[in-house]
Amino acid sequence: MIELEGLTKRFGEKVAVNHLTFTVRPGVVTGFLGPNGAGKSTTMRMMLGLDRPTAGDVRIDGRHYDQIRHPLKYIGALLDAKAMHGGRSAFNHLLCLAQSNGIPKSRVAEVLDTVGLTAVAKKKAKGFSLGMGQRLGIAGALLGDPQILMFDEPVNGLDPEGIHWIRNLMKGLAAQGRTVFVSSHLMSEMALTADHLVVIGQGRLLADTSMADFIRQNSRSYVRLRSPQQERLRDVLRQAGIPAVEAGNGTLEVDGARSEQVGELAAEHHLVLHELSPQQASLEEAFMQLTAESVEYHAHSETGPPDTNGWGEQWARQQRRTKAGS
Ligand SMILES: Nc1ncnc2c1ncn2[C@@H]1O[C@H](COP(=O)(O)OP(=O)(O)OP(=O)(O)O)[C@@H](O)[C@H]1O
Repeated sequence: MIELEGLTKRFGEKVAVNHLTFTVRPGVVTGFLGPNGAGKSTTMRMMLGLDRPTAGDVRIDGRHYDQIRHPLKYIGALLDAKAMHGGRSAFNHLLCLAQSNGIPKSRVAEVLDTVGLTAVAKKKAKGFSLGMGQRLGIAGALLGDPQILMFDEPVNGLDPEGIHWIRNLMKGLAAQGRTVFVSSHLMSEMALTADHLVVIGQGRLLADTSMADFIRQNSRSYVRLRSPQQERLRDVLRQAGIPAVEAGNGTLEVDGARSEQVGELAAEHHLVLHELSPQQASLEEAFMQLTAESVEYHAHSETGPPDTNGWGEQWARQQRRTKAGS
């Protein structure tokens, strides 16, 4: 278990982490989300004793990181996959870590096998691809067989097979009763991996809740419709007090009505429907909704934030809906 109590970090005038209090529990994967510059890495660095808090406290199973004698046996972390001695082989890199943490040499071959790097164990890490570097970093985190694992952007640079692998690895570690804390910008991936979410914005806690509740509380559900008689359908809905918004590609979106109600209205007026589907917003949309106020780095463009992982498109859709609703 990782417990944060009023954790705060200032860099000069900048408050990077602002009075964060939450607990990361064992047995589930906890996702750590926030826009760029929200304070995720700084928080993780304080958890590992790499940055000293300005105020507040963080405890690993009840103890401060620097009170733990062989920390790799308690908490394994992947923070920056490039932070390793590139001149050493993968095997020797892990062996050095093992020796300084009282971990038997036999464990090195085991974790190399777990991450699929046995064949390149004798190769120098500086020749590794980004994905291989990530795998080696993950091997380092697993080396001490710790009960607590922390991964900062673990799927960076991994191909689809690698992403699938790390997803199953994290779920498997949590299923063994371990504490798994992971940050990622890939919302679709996080939605598949995490059971619980901690969301921060500008250093402050915005949400600490289950994945399902987060999406329910921070997004809209609506009904999507397609009809060859779109204009007529729109009129019928309007007369029934149900505003429908054009959403492009010949679709209409309806808020505040159940699909049964919309379908029955269409039938009463003999209107043909090609689609009638209830929609729940994705984690990405819920995240955008919650963090819209606290995004620190906006692109200066007419069309919204940069289109990283499709966020720009999501943003544009939200703007259309907001305008239609106002
Ligand atoms: N050593 C430092 N000195 C000064 N400011 C810092 C330092 N480290 C981080 N910051 C600032 O603190 C804030 C939080 O940064 P941090 O890297 O923790 O955010 P993040 O959520 O991990 O961002 P990203 O998603 O972009 O990696 C940012 O405004 C950053 O510029």
